[in-house]
Amino acid sequence: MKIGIIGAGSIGLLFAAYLSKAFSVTLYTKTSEQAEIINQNGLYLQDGGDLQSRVRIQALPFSNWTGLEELTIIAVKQYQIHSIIHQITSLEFIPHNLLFLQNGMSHLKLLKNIPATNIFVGSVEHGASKINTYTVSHNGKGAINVALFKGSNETIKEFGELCAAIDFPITLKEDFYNMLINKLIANAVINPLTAILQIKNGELITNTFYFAAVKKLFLEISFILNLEEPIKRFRDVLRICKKTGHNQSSMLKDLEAGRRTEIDAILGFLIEEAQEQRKTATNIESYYYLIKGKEKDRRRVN
Ligand SMILES: NC(=O)C1=CN([C@@H]2O[C@H](COP(=O)(O)OP(=O)(O)OC[C@H]3O[C@@H](n4cnc5c(N)ncnc54)[C@H](OP(=O)(O)O)[C@@H]3O)[C@@H](O)[C@H]2O)C=CC1
Ligand SMILES: CC(C)(CO)C(=O)C(=O)O
Repeated sequence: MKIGIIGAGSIGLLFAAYLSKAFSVTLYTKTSEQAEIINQNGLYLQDGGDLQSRVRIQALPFSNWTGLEELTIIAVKQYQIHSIIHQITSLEFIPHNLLFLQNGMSHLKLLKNIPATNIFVGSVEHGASKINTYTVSHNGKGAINVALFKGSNETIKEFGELCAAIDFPITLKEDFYNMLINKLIANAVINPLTAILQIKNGELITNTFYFAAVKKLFLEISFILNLEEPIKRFRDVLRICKKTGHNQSSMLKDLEAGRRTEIDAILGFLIEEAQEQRKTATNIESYYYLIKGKEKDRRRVN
């Protein structure tokens, strides 16, 4: 099976490194220079410790993507999807299978009008960091869940079976909304708190005072989303936090690199939900503004 991956950041490099064990992978980078560097050096995967492996994959600039692979995985940030959609709508052929891996929920409305036979969404619970253009560190193993958004499931089932064989398990979920909400809750708790406190994910649990803030924020999210089984959902958040304990959240990494964060897709989504239900969201709004403020600060410095 031919797989295309768009975006050579942390998740794109991680997926490319693992999937190349079973598939013919083409990684689509933002620039030709990035593609050239990856083609020259190969792709290095660090396991978070001392082990490092190297694979060879094909890299091409995104402008060369024609949508002909059986499955294309979109691994750009939520706010970078527009440029991908623009390219999809100008392709000569309708792509067969597209899998979107973004955190947050606000990209769902964008996916409705994309011309593609089948569209899937995924939630990634692994922790990964791009070290340089051709090296990625796998900082925490977790689940990858995928669900159908539009069309039919056959290709993704076949893909999932092949992924199981290379120890990169993908779980097919029935209900995309539920799946993404679960991940949104984890990101809404973990990402802003770790980014503001500048700590790794695991410290949210080990420090009792940070943990008190985790509980307060979760309770507010639970109230806004009218969560059923809140204790089970809270345990899911703690599980992800522990599994990625040594990871810096993507929001912390974004702030440190002076990049835009995905706060609008995460807490922004919850603020809109609260407004629609005329509920107050004091913690969520405060953390939203703090991250926006930090974004403004860091981007000025960089
Ligand atoms: N990192 C992690 O541990 C986790 C991340 N996620 C989610 O996965 C998604 C991807 O995150 P992550 O990999 O960390 O983000 P990164 O910013 O590391 O990677 C995104 C990459 O896509 C590139 N890109 C942007 N636009 C285009 C384009 N038009 N064509 C080709 N490439 C493009 C970016 O280039 P440039 O930087 O030059 O703009 C960047 O290299 C996010 O939604 C994130 O929330 C989920 C779980 C864990
Ligand atoms: C799973 C987790 C919390 C890993 O850090 C993540 O999704 C992120 O950082 O965005």
